[in-house]
Amino acid sequence: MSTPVPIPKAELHIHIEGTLEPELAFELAERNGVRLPYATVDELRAAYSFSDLQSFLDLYYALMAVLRTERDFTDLADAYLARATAQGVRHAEIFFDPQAHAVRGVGMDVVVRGLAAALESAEERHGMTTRLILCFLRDRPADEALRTLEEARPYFNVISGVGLDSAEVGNPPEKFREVFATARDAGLHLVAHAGEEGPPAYVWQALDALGVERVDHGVRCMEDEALVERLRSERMPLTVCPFSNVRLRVVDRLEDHPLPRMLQAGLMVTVNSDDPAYFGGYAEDNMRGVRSALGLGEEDVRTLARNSVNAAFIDADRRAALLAEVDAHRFAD
Ligand code: HPA
Ligand SMILES: [Zn+2]
Repeated sequence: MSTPVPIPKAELHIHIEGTLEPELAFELAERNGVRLPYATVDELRAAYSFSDLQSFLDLYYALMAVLRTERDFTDLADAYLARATAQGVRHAEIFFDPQAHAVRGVGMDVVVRGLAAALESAEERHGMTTRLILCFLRDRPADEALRTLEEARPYFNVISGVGLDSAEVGNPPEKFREVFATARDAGLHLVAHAGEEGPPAYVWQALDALGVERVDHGVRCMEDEALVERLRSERMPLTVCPFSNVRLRVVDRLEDHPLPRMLQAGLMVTVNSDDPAYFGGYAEDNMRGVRSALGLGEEDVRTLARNSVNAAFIDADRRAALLAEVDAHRFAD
């Protein structure tokens, strides 16, 4: 039996550090002389059982200890590009967390140059276009985020936007109002995680205090009718990550995911992998997962793929070319 061809799509919610597969983590640990507190790949994989966002973040930040040199970041991004290509990703907007590397003395230059070295040939090697989005850690102070933004300024030619991630509850978007205003003045795109574990009020704030162009996750918007109406009427993209929501216990089971209700409500939802090395699958795995668990039809899947292209930070020609690819896709029987 041959594997069906994945639907062409854009991936808009992917943390590059969350693509660090255990095998690569061990390889980099060896190369850099870093000791991991796990003896084997299987032992490490067995630790991927999370009770909430924080329990995941603890492991996610700890494993980053293996990422030290430009080459490490290039290898990490190359591995993602190859996997994403095999999953039908034709355009990827990739988050990175510079503050999580700065704590180990790994500076902005190493991270951005390393990632950019992989991304600059992605189109030639994979036919994939890419963007980089710098995420601020919301559980760190706002003035640190502002300093991080200034450190990134020399790289604004390769950074398309800023985002907001890490521990959500207790760290409302409002805290980063000034940072986002500065990023907007610099011509950067704005996105933020909101309504993953945090309440609908955080989604309102992401819209009104930060002026985001997309909301990452946003699934808890379904608890607030007026918010759903606002998101629907503005056609605000929501980058939903189904496997992530199950693994971080935002929903109990994939079968309980609100995605069908979100589509039904007319929301502009997209399907993404978030941290695929930790959550059990890449973009097409998530797409197939929701399709079978939630009984989505082929045209729902095509709508999700079209939404991803329409929500991407790309020019009109690239958008038209990708929409044509999505429309030409034929589902296997
Ligand atoms: O899903 C997430 N939420 C918040 N922060 C994150 N950092 C990586 N993944 C996530
Ligand atoms: Zn995320």
